[in-house]
Parts: sequence; C-alpha cells; structure tokens
Amino acid sequence: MKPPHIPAYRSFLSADLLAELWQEREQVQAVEGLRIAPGLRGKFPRIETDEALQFVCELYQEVRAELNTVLENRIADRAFIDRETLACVEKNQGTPYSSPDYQTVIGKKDDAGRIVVGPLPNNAQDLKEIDIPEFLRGDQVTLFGPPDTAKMSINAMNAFNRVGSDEPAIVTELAEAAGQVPRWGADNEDSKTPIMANFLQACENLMGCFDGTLRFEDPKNGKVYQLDDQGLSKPIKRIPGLALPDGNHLLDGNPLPLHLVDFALHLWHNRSRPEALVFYVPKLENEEEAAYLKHLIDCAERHMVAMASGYEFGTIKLFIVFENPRAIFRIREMAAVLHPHFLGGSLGWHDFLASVARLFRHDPNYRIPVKADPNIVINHIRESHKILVEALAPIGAIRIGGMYGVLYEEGNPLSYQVSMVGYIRDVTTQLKRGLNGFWVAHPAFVRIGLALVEAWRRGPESVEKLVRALVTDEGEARSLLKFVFSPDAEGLDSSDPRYCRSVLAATIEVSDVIANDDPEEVRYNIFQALQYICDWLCGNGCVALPATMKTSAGEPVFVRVMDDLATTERSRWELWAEVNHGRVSHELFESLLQEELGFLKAGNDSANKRIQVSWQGDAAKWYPVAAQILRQLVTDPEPVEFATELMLPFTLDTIRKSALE
Ligand SMILES: CC(=O)SCCNC(=O)CCNC(=O)[C@H](O)C(C)(C)COP(=O)(O)OP(=O)(O)OC[C@H]1O[C@@H](n2cnc3c(N)ncnc32)[C@H](O)[C@@H]1OP(=O)(O)O
Ligand SMILES: O=CC(=O)O
Repeated sequence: MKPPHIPAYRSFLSADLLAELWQEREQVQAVEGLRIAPGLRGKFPRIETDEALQFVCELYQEVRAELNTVLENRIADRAFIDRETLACVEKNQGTPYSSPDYQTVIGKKDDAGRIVVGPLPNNAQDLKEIDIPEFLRGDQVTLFGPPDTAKMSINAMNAFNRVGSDEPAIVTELAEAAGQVPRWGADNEDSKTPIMANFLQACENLMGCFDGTLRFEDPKNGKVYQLDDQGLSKPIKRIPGLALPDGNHLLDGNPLPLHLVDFALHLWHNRSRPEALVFYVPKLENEEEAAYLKHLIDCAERHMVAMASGYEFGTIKLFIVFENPRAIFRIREMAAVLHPHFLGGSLGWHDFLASVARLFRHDPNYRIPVKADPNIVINHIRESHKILVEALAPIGAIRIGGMYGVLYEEGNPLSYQVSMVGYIRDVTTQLKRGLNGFWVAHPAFVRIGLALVEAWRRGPESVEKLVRALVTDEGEARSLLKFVFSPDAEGLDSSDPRYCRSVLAATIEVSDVIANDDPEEVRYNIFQALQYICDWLCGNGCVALPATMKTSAGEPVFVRVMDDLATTERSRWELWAEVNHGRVSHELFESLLQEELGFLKAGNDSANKRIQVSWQGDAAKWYPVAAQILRQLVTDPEPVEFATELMLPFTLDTIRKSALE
C-alpha cells in the first residue's frame, strides 16, 4: 500500500473510511486517478466540469508537498508548545500568574532555532505600500454568512437596501450619505457544515451574484428574491482552513485539500472577473504557512496566464484572518510574504480565544474569558487590535475588527436596546483603535453599522444624535455616550514583560462575570454546544441561540446569539480546561450533560431558557451523536485539535444516510 500524500488528513478521515469511500466514488474519465462522490457531477454539471477538475488536480500536484510540510510542522509545533507549557508549569510553582516572572511558551525556540509562538526579534523589514483595488476602497462594514442558499446570498447582496419599517431617519440619512456599500463575507468556513453539495451550490450562487442572474422563488410563500439594481454588497469569499480534507474528491485514494478544491473551483469559474478573486483566508498561523499560500496562488495564476485569457499576475487578493495566537505576532512577516496579493486582515475574538485556549491548555492557571462577558472586545482584544493597526496602517492595508453577534428578538424593544448598546460599544471601540470596519452576523446591523462609521467621521454631534435614536432609554443612552466619548481602555505597555500574554488575553485569573467552573457557566456551555453541534450535523453550520443578557440596571433581557463553529470551539475548550484541570469533576460534567439532554428532549421552554434546535425530525437522530461528540471533546485527555476531526465523517453521504436510517 502506498503512503498517504498528506498523513495529517488521517485524523479527519481514517484509512479504513477512505478505502471504503474510494470503492464507492465514481471515476472521472477525463482526469486520471480522480474519483468523485456519486451524484455530485450530475447535480452540479456547471461547476464540476472536466476542465475545472483537471485544474484542481494539477494545482494539487504542484503544491501538495509544501502543504504536507506545513501540516506536519503544525503537528511538531503543537507537540513543542505542549512540552514547553508543561515545563513552564513546573518552573512556575510558587510564582503568581500575574507576576512578570511567570513563564509561558511565548518566545521559546525549538531545536531548529525557530520561535514557535511570539514575535520575531527583527520584524521591521520594509513592507511595500498596499495597492487597494478601486472596488474595495472605503469602509469595511462586512456582513458575514454562508452562500449555501440563493435566498441568503441574495439577502446578503441586497443588505444595503433592506430598510426596516421603523428605521430612524438619522440612520437613513447617514447610511445613504456615506456613499459606501457593505462587504459580504461569503463564508465557506465556520458558519457552514462542510457538506460538498453546500460548497458546490455556494459556488454556483456566487457565480450568479457576480453575473447578476441569481434569482429564487420561495416555494413556501411565493416570494421572489432577485438582485437589486444598485447598492449591492461586494462579496469576499472565505475559503476553509488548511487543515481540512475533502472526502468527496479523491485522487489515487487520497482526499484533496478542501481549501484547494474550494479556491480552485471558484477561481476557475470566475477567472475573468477580478472583483470575484478576493478571498478571506482563515486560521493561517505564520509566515511559513503564508509562503505555502503564496506558492498556491503563484501556481494557480501561472495556469490562468497560460490560458491566455488576458489574466494578469497579482489579480488574486487576500484578507488574512489573524485569529491564531501565532499569527497575531507575525502580521508583518505574513504581509511581506503575500505581496502583492495581501490587502489586509481581520481579527475577531471567537476563534482567537478558542485557539489561545488550545495553546495554553496544559497551564491550569489559564482561563479563557467567558462568552457572556460584554467587554471582550473592549478589554481582552485590545492589544491584538493595536498590533493589527500598528502593522497595517503604515502600509495602507485594510484592518478589520471582529463580529458582533448579539441579535435582538424582533418586536422586543428591550432586546433591541441591549443589542444596540453592545453593538455601539464594540463598533466605536474598534473605530477608536483605527480599524476600517468590522463584521456583523445579520443584515439588520448593516445600515446601522454604515451609519455609525459615517457619524464617527462627522464627529460627536452626529454620533450623539445617532446613539440617541437607537437607544431611547435616557439612562442607557447617557452611560453609553459617556463610554463612547471616553478614551479606549488602557492596555499594557509593549515593554511590560506580560505584554505578549496580554495580546493573547492570557492574563485573566478569574472572570468578573462568572467563574469558568461555576456550574451555571458549565451548563450554559453544554446547552449551547449540544444545540450547535446537533444543528451542524443537520447541515446548518450557523444558528442564533437564545440567551439572556442584562440591561445596565441589571434587568434580564432575552436576545439571540450567533453561534458558529468558532464559538462552539471556544465553549468546548473552556469546558475541557475546567474538567481536565480538575475544577469540574467528570461526574458533574456528565450529570449536567444528562440534565441538558433531558431538557432539550422534553422541549419545555421556560421564560429564561429557550430551545432553538428542537429534538424533532433529523435533529432527534443527531442529538445523541452530538452528545457523544461533546463528551469526547471535553473529557478526552488528548482532545482533537479541531472539533471537525470528529465531525467531518458525518458530512459524507453514506455516513449521513446510515445515521438517519
Ligand atoms: C466567528 C466567525 O467566524 S463569524 C463568521 C461566521 N458567522 C456568520 O457568518 C454569521 C451568519 N449569520 C447567520 O447565519 C444568521 O444570521 C443566523 C443563523 C445567526 C440567524 O439566522 P436567522 O435566525 O435565520 O435570522 P432571521 O430569521 O432573523 O433572518 C431574517 C432574514 O434575514 C436573512 N438573514 C439573516 N442572516 C443573514 C446573513 N448573515 N446573510 C444574509 N441574510 C441573512 C434571512 O435569510 C431572513 O431573510 P427573509 O426575511 O428574506 O426570510
Ligand atoms: O473568525 C472570526 C472570529 O471572530 O472568530
């Protein structure tokens, strides 16, 4: 038997499973050695053409050795991080967590002399000025969402024109006067269940967005969805991270890389539209990984130029999501490697905190900020935003903040108010830091976001007028305005020995919102993760889960919180740390898991605890699987790095069919 092309993929798809898949996949006559899941080509003949598949496979052959090196390095680097962290735990005996002498893996060198986590001593090399294409200049108010359905894609494209019936006049005035259109982060990553049909449908929907033909008639109510004539969002496609294989396209028995399949199919079909060739790249870790990406793009563009279609080198443009704790210290190096494709980057907090928690998993003193903390962006993502701006502003690159995900309940004024207060706090904080934009989860926040940026540009009078229109309670508005016009929270100076830890939000001893091991916090994380994983298994990678927040007077208010794979990874690493460092017993975890499963199964909502993902239909079959996956994620002493290592097989048709029988 031949060795696998990319052994790291075996942790997602076992050798036995791959052998089975290989037998049932259908041979593509035009491409030697390529087999595809039955039915896919028939369903998506426009996408899965012979020529496109030929291009995917040639590109893969050119880059696979380098990709393999990157993924093998990740494994070696994880092992180094874990070994060093355990050694630090020994050395730190008796040293308080807040002490400047407290040691971590940051700055430590491996046998090859590489600093695995942390800044390089000499990262001031000259960077070239970034040339932002005309169509991407301006404010970067970005709606995210999966392009899997035509309806959602059209709604995302038309977000600017979605004017609520009760939109305040000042929002209308500012949003229109801004002269900007939203961006749309067309997400093929954390808000999506990676079922191949979803990717191919998304590819087709995006083509329809670019050529203006996408249309949908909702069979439920006859409503027709089509693209507006003006004000359309600019789509930027987020491809999956490097770690994931694609079990649907197998070359000589090996799964192709999912990011490569998604990237190459999109490029192939949109090669004559430069506006379509802008991508968000998630979960990249350092300049070595950026070099792989550069190689992939160089090879891909060589093919494009050779086809003599007028294609120019450098057309592909990239935003990097600096959400990995290693990447945040290497922004300049990554920008340099990715020239001339690099446009800028974003930094949210969900994935960032989840991967920081993974990094520090063996340090029992490390505590992740709790999800309910309303000040995460303000207090914990402060230094990382500062680093992003300091690295990118001098070269004119675009810097984008993170996602605001607290949605209001329609028709509930208090819920609207609480959601707006959080939104305005996060947005104005990010604008104070010099960011050019941010992400939102739902179209209802797009025009308000554009209006906020325009008001900020105009000055305090406009900001106050807008805030008062959005937050009508006098007390709330007053304290919000005080916050908005105060300077940003103080951070640590970069000469402080704890600075790099503070960049990673790794300085918190106990959350002032709720302790991580409080049974209510544990219960919340279980309740959230069970519903999310179940919904993911059903095929919906993003869901708004019910939650309660408080007004500034302490009154509980019902809201909906955007949950995706990143927020669920955050929850499970928090649970893992509490259980594995012995602050929450296995028995307590298991009994809360059983109670939450019982609550979900009984389906009895209460006033302050509502169920979003009902135990019905397919979900009834997936809930027990979700519970087993969560148990494994939380209690395994050597947990998988990505939850998808356990979940990916459930995206494959054969396994889905037998699970649902
Ligand atoms: C941490 C990270 O990685 S962030 C990036 C990943 N996360 C995301 O991309 C978030 C994407 N957001 C979403 O998927 C959705 O907004 C959810 C799941 C959170 C909520 O969805 P729903 O509960 O269906 O929202 P709701 O019922 O309020 O939708 C109202 C309308 O807005 C539309 N809508 C809601 N969210 C979006 C969106 N993100 N893009 C486009 N349209 C949307 C719906 O299609 C619906 O349209 P309709 O009025 O024509 O029927
Ligand atoms: O990817 C974005 C995040 O907030 O995580």
